[in-house]
Amino acid sequence: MTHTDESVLSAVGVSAGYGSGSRSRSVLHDVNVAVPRGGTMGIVGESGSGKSTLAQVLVGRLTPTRGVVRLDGTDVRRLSRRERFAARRRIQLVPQDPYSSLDPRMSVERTLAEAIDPRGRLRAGAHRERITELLESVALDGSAAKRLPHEFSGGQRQRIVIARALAVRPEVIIADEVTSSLDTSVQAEILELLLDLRERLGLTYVFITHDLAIAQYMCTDLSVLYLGTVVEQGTTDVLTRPAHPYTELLRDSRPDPSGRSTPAAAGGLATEDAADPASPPSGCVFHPRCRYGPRTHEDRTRCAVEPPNLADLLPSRERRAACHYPIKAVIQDEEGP
Ligand SMILES: Nc1ncnc2c1ncn2[C@@H]1O[C@H](COP(=O)(O)OP(=O)(O)OP(=O)(O)O)[C@@H](O)[C@H]1O
Repeated sequence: MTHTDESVLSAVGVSAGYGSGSRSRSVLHDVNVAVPRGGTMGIVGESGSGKSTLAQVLVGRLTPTRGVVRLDGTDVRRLSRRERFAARRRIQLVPQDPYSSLDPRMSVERTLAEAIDPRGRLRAGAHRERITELLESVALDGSAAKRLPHEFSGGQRQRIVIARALAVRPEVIIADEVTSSLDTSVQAEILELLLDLRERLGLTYVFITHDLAIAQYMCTDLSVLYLGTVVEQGTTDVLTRPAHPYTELLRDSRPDPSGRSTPAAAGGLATEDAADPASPPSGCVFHPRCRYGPRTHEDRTRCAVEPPNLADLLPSRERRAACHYPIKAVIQDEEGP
């Protein structure tokens, strides 16, 4: 996962934010994420940690203030305008809200025709076959083509949004909280559809979610984001055996079966506890909420002063954590008795 030459898409040392001059807000700080071809890179973290901002950077809608986005190893800034246009089509975003992302006045047929042929070069009706194929690929029947978005349920609308993303035959789909506005049973259907499409079309996904159970089910790899900083990265094993105290906190704060969030051992997971990514704490961004650093280690000031690098923890298993004192169990397991 960390080898950029195997990655279809990567962010290398990316910082990004909003606004300009004195009003600028820096949200992402030196983010490194490499999306493995054919895999699913999950981006998890609390609300406001910068997940959607990272999606905007990866899809090319937000320009990093530092660092680069690479597509097949090439810095996208080095592409010509024409190449950049082609590159954009290779990466498609499926946003969270299927209600607001479809034009209410446009039939499904027109929505898909515009995606297939944005410059309207081909005659009307030329895309009929492709539209039927796209609707079939998301398990909607051909009669959907003439209808307007309001005639569909939330799950069906999300299928239309997915079909629109597929219209340009992308290689990478960035799915940003795609099921969070849907009922649980409909969520499961959409997740199955995405998994099926990944297999059938050989897609690569970036899958953004705050739901760890969904992340574990969907993803091959994970990056844990906290206040705009990647604090841990690896396979989905990250969630079962966290090395970073924040990942552990996330794991321990999973909702119970009734859907309520259980209070975490340290600090809770209430979003109001979290600081602003635009003004993160000094040193390790997580140190004010960390259950280990201040209590366990003599050298308490280190966590408050020195920012930890996202360093390889287990080279053979490609686990990285940005922590001066990563949870030892992970390292000991790897080293054996
Ligand atoms: N268009 C914008 N202009 C200014 N600030 C923004 C904009 N979009 C997001 N932000 C800010 O950037 C920070 C990160 O937001 P972002 O939406 O990327 O986080 P997130 O992890 O996706 O959160 P959520 O799960 O709630 O969507 C927040 O402080 C947010 O207020």
